[in-house]
Amino acid sequence: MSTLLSLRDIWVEYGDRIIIEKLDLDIAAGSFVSVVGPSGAGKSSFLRLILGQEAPSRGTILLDGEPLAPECGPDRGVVFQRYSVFPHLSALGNTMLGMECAQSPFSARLFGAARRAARDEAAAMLQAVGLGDSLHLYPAQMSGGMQQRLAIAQALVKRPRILLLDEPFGALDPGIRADMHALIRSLWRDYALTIVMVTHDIREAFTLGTRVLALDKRRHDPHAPHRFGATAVYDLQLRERPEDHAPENDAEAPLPTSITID
Ligand SMILES: Nc1ncnc2c1ncn2[C@@H]1O[C@H](COP(=O)(O)OP(=O)(O)OP(=O)(O)O)[C@@H](O)[C@H]1O
Repeated sequence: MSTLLSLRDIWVEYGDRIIIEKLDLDIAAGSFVSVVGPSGAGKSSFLRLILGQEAPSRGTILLDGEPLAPECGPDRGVVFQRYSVFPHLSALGNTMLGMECAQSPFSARLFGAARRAARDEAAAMLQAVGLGDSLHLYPAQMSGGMQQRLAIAQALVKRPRILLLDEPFGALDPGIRADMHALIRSLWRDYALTIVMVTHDIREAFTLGTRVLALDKRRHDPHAPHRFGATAVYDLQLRERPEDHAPENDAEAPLPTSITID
């Protein structure tokens, strides 16, 4: 598989606090990278770097071999743990908004044929995430799982190549989570996405990912906790292609019995 993203000697520093140090990795197109690590290790900072919301203090990020533009581009979509949908808009309105902002940045409104096309595309995307019967519901009328489906539709309707997920299922009940795993897996295949997902759930990381990346500090200074930053302490390639994937039923997915530290 070809390399989509390259991170070269990436550092994230806030003043004298080092959050990420010396991170070097390539992310292949079409891979599903699960990112795990202790709280505060810099997992969300890592996602913000890829999203272009934050620039590294040192190092280079390349997308398709070109330096990453320092802003959130349409090639990257993101879904957060807490519902990022607008309460005053219906499911259809929420999903259309991204297209309206992209195509009409000043007024965020489309008219005539462009509006009808955006509406049809938004409705098709809502159908794809299982909300085909809920186009006119408002977020307050939806369950948590439905709101996360809507957030995924919002992110995907802009046709990103990379989907960034920051604990997207963390607030959901286990049964709903399993449904969301099946959904994200099928969207990943159908839309040929590259996914980078932060999760605290190790089973979820191994069930969904083709690769599991653990961010943590290699060195600790007890007198100066921010003297050293986190880097990739494990980088496990689990499978090459989506078709080699773990069983659809999460409970059947095997967890590794041991991990070797390089
Ligand atoms: N803008 C900022 N200025 C200063 N420090 C920051 C800033 N953003 C993040 N940090 C610090 O960077 C560290 C890493 O934060 P980050 O949110 O990336 O960790 P995380 O691994 O995602 O944590 P969690 O699992 O708890 O969500 C934290 O110590 C946080 O306080």
